Amino acid sequence: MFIGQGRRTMPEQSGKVQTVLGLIEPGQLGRTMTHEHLTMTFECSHVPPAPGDEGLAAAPIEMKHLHWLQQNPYSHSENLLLNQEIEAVKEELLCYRKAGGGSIVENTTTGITRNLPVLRKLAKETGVHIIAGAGYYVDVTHSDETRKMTVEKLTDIIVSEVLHGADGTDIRCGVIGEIGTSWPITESEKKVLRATAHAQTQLGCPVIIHPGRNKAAPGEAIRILQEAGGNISKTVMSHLDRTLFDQQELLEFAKMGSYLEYDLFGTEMLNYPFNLDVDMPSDSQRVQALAFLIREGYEDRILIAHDIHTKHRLTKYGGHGFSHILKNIVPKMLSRGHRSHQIQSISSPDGGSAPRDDLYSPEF
Ligand SMILES: CCC(=O)NCCS(=O)(=O)O
Repeated sequence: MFIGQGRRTMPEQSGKVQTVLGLIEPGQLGRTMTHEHLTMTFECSHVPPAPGDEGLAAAPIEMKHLHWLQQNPYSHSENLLLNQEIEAVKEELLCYRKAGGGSIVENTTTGITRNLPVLRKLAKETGVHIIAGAGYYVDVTHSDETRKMTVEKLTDIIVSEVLHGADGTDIRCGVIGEIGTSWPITESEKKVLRATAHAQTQLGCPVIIHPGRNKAAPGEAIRILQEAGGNISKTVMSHLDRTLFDQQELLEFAKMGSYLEYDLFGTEMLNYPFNLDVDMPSDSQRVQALAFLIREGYEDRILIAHDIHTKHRLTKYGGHGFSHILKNIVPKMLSRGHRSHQIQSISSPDGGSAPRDDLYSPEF
């Protein structure tokens, strides 16, 4: 989360974390979820309900429908409107703090209804440090205006979102991402990736990538960033838990040097609606994947989060909420032989200098 020493950063930003309320020291972060959403819309990923399920897809969210909703979260239009749940999210953030959480990286970018004033209000009212994301989500959400922009124009906008504020506000983003890519990566997304790399060079800040839903997608996105001069050691590849399953392919990707993010903790569904060839892993399988990467020496390159982006994952709707990792996954990791120093070393995307004790404190 650190802003590095870039050509365009101001001296006071260098080495600091830029939250929606201003700059903080890295040591103030506390335990950090590096990939969450607090307010957003996800209509761009609506999946038509299966024949016969149209009634369920249009029904109000009720206890008796929760199992269907958990298995078909993208087929229920209202479920895609997390932006309607500000009060519920505020309650969740207060619980997250009680559970030992300190900070959240809010990955909502242009295209999925970023709302910086709401993020600032939530940070003020809950005491959770919130770091907002700059840049653009996937191609289907790009406006005609965005599509026509040059790489230079896109770069200027991303840089300005970090240096001066975004969406007509003075609220500054602190990371670039999540930058959306589809599979295959579209021309407009390639321009945004190149602009991301150029902006990162100017600012020295971390980048977070949403890969397309194909095993070749993470590597291809990293290659484009690399060719445009991006700093891969300060780049996070998200959603690996639905993208890379083969251990050898995972290791090949890990060698490219990005952070490796397992950020769908709490998602337990049979089918991955966007790619029916995928068997979605359980949380236990995610913990096993982390154990594999730790054995292979990548413990300081792993990040974990829940990527909450729909209503049904909030506790208000019977979901696991933002505290699931702290309350359930960390104890599970310990019970499966992960050492507390390894859990502590699941670090922030800071280029390796974060005080890790502050992320996962010694009592674990
Ligand atoms: C905006 C949230 C997001 O992109 N989450 C990832 C969903 S999925 O692509 O892994 O299905």
